[in-house]
Amino acid sequence: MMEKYHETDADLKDLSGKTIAVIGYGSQGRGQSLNLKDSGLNVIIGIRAGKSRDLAKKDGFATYDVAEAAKKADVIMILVPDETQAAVYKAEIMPYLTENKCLMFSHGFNIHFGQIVPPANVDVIMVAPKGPGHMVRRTYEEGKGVPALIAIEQDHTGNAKKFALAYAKGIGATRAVVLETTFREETETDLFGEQAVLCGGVTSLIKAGFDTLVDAGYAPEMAYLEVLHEMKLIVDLIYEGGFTKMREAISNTAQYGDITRGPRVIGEESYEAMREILYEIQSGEFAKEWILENMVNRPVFNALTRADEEHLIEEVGSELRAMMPQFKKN
Ligand SMILES: NC(=O)C1=CN([C@@H]2O[C@H](COP(=O)(O)OP(=O)(O)OC[C@H]3O[C@@H](n4cnc5c(N)ncnc54)[C@H](OP(=O)(O)O)[C@@H]3O)[C@@H](O)[C@H]2O)C=CC1
Ligand SMILES: CC[C@](O)(C(C)=O)C(=O)O
Repeated sequence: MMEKYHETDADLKDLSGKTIAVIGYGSQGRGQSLNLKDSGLNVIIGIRAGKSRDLAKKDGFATYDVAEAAKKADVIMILVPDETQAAVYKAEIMPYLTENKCLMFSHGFNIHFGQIVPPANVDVIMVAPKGPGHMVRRTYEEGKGVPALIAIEQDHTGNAKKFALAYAKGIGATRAVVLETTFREETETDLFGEQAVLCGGVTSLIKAGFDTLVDAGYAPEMAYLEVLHEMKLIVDLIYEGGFTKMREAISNTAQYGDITRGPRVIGEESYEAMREILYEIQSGEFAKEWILENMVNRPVFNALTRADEEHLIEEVGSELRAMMPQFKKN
């Protein structure tokens, strides 16, 4: 069984008196920084000039160029996008990564696939929230937390685990649960989840359902409400209480269709596709493809993103959401 940690296993004092530089102020950077600050820790932001820096300033943080922040800090959490981390690290962090500093990540991609190779005389740690940055912030404000993974790649000071747990507590994760894993396990499972199930799997399932109904002559609005809008309501029930709670809430007719027809949609062919996707991750093939894609300005990323933005489901969805008060922006 995995090691699991909760509030009483972590002590914020292990990071008090230390300067934590959060590098990047996007989804995770903003969520984590605000939580750490509200937990009483000393946070500065390393960020290039632009929208993110303006927002960090507006949120009350001291902001610096990345190199200056890295120089000032005892703990450096890298939260720029995975594909830019290696360049930012080499030019602006590595020169200031002196003995006993602590280098942190929220995803293991660059360490596991060898794009960043830190010196041996620093700690290298991961604290990876299992949820988007705005939820890291929102749940913290509600007095709860998003679960997180911790992993220790290098423990030069002998205190790496205490730092990881204190950081996890600072962002609110110990209010939920913190699991200890490795950089490899986090990287491979995270990539698999987002490709095959959470992001790639779900959007492909929704598109397939929508296209099937529309191609058969049903109104796109009907198809949208059926396969996308209701998706969240069903997933919320599964999230709260597993398949059992969801099945208690739906009709017997729906449950019979679920258990007899669902497995026909995700049959042996889909399991085979999932095994292939996992192998591409484990073998480094996906990492290589993504690194090279970025070197040539993302032609595939841009073309496929544009095609999905132009899909009918997006047009119908924005029209219907605009009519529903729960989607109105404040
Ligand atoms: N998104 C998520 O919820 C999750 C992300 N993670 C991990 O967290 C890390 C950060 O991802 P995410 O929060 O999505 O990133 P975002 O894309 O949301 O934010 C990136 C931030 O980095 C800044 N930035 C980009 N390039 C540079 C640069 N060259 N120098 C300085 N700052 C730069 C951006 O600023 P600007 O506005 O100037 O572009 C922005 O503030 C990744 O390792 C990711 O895998 C882990 C779990 C979930
Ligand atoms: C599911 C996507 C994710 O892995 C996440 C929010 O945890 C990501 O990297 O953004």
